[in-house]
Amino acid sequence: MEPAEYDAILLASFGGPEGQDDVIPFLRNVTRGRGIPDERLEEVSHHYRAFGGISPINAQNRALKAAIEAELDGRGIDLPVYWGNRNWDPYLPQTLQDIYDAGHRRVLMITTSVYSCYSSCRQYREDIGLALTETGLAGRLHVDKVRQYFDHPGFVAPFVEGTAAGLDQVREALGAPDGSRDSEIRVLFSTHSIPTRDAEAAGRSEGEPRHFEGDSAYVAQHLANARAVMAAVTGSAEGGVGWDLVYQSRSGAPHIPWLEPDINDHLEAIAAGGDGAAPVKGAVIVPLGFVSDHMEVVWDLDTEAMDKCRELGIAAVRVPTPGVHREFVAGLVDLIRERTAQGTVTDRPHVTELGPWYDVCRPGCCQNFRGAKPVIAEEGVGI
Ligand SMILES: CC1=C(CCC(=O)O)c2cc3nc(cc4[nH]c(cc5[nH]c(cc1n2)c(C)c5CCC(=O)O)c(CCC(=O)O)c4C)C(CCC(=O)O)=C3C
Ligand SMILES: [Fe+2]
Repeated sequence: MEPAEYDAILLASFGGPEGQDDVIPFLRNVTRGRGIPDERLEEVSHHYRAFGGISPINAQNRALKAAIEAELDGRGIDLPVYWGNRNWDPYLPQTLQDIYDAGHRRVLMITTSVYSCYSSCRQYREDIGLALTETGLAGRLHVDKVRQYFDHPGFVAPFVEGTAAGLDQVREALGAPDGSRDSEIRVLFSTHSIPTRDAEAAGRSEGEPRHFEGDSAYVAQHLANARAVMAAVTGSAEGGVGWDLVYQSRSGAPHIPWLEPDINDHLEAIAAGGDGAAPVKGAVIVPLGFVSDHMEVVWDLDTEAMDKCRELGIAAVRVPTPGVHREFVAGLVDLIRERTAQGTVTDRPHVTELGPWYDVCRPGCCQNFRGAKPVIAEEGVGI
């Protein structure tokens, strides 16, 4: 897309509860429109309850917003940054109203989700579409978004650094700092499971029969990134240390297929060995699907998967997420610079052959079959 003038940046995220009383209302927001009873929500609330009802995600987004502001300031770029969430205060409609009331008219959105799928791409674009309609700002406030940035070097570099350090730690724990037990170590790249039907619709364009590895752009993007990380860490994507892409945080009805293998099932399988493979004694868990240490990371990985590793006698390390890593924050500002008319960044860096991903989604991208909603940043139908 041609560079344009923007007068505000919107950091858009998931949102999370900030106390026990927020937990059920938050879960109602996340699952709205699907008629899930409160008793069922109470069942999925236990990980929030265990953390005092407080998700770490909001504090992380406040820190990320401050870091982006400092980076913009340091580069002499005069653009205000606003923050809004899909599922908790500050809600996107209020943030858009605040942006408009401050006199801004053209907004560039960055989301805290980097791959292509309904939850990470289209749902954000629909929620902006709905917010613009609900506030009466449609046609008065224009919102674009930066490309899905899964393979931007600023997102990948922190994982390379963390995976290299994690591998050293696990080698040390196995008493083999020289790599002599590498055949017993596995790197597990973990991301959010999604329904296979959503996975197949991810990143596709209507009428475009493009084949993606694993039948899904979501899967293909993760595999490509995992290979890039392994190549940077070990010098070869298929070298001495084995790796797998695994999935976590599945929910939904059991009869609906979601992406597999689940990380905990997979840990059991590799601990047992077989098929000529040595039983795995060390694991480096890389949260490749996530930008910060929110609940899916601190509960599903640091609590559940780590417990599973202990039970199986696997020495494991969980690699940090990008968070406010210097290169990540600089990368986000580079992504802004790709799109602004005042821009100085003219290349569009990407570490996989799938990228750079589209600035404007193609028609029907990341559909989830729940009916048409107003949507932004899509060819032909944007509002
Ligand atoms: C792909 C993906 C990401 C990664 C991209 C991104 O980062 O956006 C992600 C992130 C997150 N998911 C989060 C929380 C939840 N996700 C849920 C439910 C779901 N996620 C899904 C997918 C994803 N989710 C799906 C297909 C569902 C089921 C259908 C539905 O309900 O849409 C539910 C409902 C209860 C349950 O079903 O478990 C909750 C509470 C939080 C906040 C964490 C915190 O509070 O710190 C974050 C960052
Ligand atoms: Fe989720």
